[in-house]
Amino acid sequence: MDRLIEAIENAQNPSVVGLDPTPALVPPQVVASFADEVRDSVEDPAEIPAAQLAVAYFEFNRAIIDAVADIVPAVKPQIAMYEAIGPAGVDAYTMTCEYAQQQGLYVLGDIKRGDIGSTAAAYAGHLSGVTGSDGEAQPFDPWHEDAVTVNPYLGTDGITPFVDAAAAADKDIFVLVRTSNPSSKELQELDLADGGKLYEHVADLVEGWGSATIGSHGYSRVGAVVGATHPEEGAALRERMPRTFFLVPGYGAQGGTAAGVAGMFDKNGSGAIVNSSRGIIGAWKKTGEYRDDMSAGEALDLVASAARRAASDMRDDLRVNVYR
Ligand SMILES: O=C(O)c1cc(=O)[nH]c(=O)n1[C@@H]1O[C@H](COP(=O)(O)O)[C@@H](O)[C@H]1O
Repeated sequence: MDRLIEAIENAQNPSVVGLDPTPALVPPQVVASFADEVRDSVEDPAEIPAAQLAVAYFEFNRAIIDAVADIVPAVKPQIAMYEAIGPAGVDAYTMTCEYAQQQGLYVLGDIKRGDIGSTAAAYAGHLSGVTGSDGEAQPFDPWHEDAVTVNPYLGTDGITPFVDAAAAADKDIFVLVRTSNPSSKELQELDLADGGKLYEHVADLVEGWGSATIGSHGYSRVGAVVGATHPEEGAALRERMPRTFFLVPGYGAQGGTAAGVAGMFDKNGSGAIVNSSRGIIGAWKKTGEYRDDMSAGEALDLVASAARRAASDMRDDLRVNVYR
């Protein structure tokens, strides 16, 4: 986690931009502008719409990355949005991760994987690719992610392969603990026989899973996902998990606020990074400046300038509330 913590300190900004493109979030003229390029390169005409959207997603992301790379320390591409359009989308995801790393950004791959140990070891290829059998594996990095999110529902033997891969590749993982969605309480708030809640039990497991990987800033490679929509629980988890860094999604579009997440930071103003996806990549839609007759270039410029404004507003909002 040291690389992320140092990137946050350099930017003086504990926020991460979520790159979660959807067809509704990309200006239509930007998608349309790639029609000729794609038509010439795709054999099966049925694949043209997805291929065109995939190219548009990458150019949309590139414009946003270029506009915020000097403001934010990290980006969080959500693989679901890319998988939704098939293999071309996954290529756009990987190209986005690689481009963001080339711009010096920490890439948090939001893939939320979880499985039995043998399969988890394959999924951990997201952190360090696996080629050949034991001993012959040549490290390679096909996904260009610095961290991935994982689902702990299968318990320790489903997580250990991710921790091992993260340690081997100087990367990190973030484990779902108290998620931002409304239905999370159906499971996470269940009362346990010992008087605690299920998410607190998961929190204790996460703190333990990271205990052998504490870095120079006092946090382990095993982070936790704690929703901005749960301010009180988040503040209590901050105390309960002194060696666990938090990824805090739910700011902005889901109603989370800077004041609400302040308690998720430690006394030095570290310990967490706050995500906003739609609030930043969709900011252009709220400017009132978009016009259907804009060129693709003008529309992308608006996407970029609005994202930059939203990212700097979020940085200032967090600085006022967190860096007390
Ligand atoms: O793992 C995550 O990042 C995550 C966990 C969680 O509890 N809630 C949550 O919203 N997320 C992700 O954070 C992003 C939130 O997007 P916005 O609501 O648009 O800011 C999405 O990519 C979600 O998948």
